[in-house]
Amino acid sequence: MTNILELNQISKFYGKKKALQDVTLEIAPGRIVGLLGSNGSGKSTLMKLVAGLLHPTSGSIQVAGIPVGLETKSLVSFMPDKPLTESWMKVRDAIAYYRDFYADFDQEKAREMLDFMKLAEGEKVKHLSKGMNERLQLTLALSRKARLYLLDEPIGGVDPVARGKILDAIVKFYDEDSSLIISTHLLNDIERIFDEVIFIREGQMVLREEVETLRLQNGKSVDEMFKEVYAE
Ligand SMILES: Nc1ncnc2c1ncn2[C@@H]1O[C@H](COP(=O)(O)OP(=O)(O)OP(=O)(O)O)[C@@H](O)[C@H]1O
Repeated sequence: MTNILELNQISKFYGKKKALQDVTLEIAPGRIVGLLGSNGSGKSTLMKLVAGLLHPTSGSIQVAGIPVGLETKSLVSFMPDKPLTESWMKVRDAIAYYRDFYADFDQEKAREMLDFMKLAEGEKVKHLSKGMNERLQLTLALSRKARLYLLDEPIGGVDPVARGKILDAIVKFYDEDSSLIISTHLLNDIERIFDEVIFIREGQMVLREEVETLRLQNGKSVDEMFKEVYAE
């Protein structure tokens, strides 16, 4: 089966500043992948490259066998770490905006997710708390019928109870023919949903492993492994 994502020797420099160096990896369909790393390690850069919002300095990226470009934009749904919605919008306007913009947007699924997330359509986006806003952004991103979902820090602003709710929503609403990459450095709740994890440090991939293997072979949780790899 074609991989959902392939990165070949990807490097990205911003001017002289190195953000990623020689990253090679492939992701099969039906996987939930944790992209883990401390602040500034290159997680957002990697996502933006895959989403086609940035160009690599060297190397190549393919989504479902197609080089990243116009054609792959309809295969990739990206939830950036900063909201894409406008502050004048109500939740229902944000849904309409996505429906008009993306032919693959599933409004029924969005409604079901809003309900699950306890988000009212009449709420103004600018009045939403950070955590409620994350629920909205996640609803927008997961309601597209994409092959690859990229969620950049989807649980950064929420309390532990809400975090559980958001993680349940991710697992409930994600389609198993696709794959999902979630970047985070907050591990304690989220590792239960990962099939595999990728650790990046200073722009390089330092570990990639199945979560089951980490647990069975190393007898460690992802959180413990993270603390080891990133100990200063
Ligand atoms: N537009 C830019 N111009 C210059 N340097 C940048 C730019 N964007 C990111 N960087 C640098 O590239 C490196 C990787 O940044 P990136 O945002 O990808 O990291 P991150 O792992 O997503 O961090 P965080 O967890 O803090 O969001 C950092 O050193 C950052 O300062």
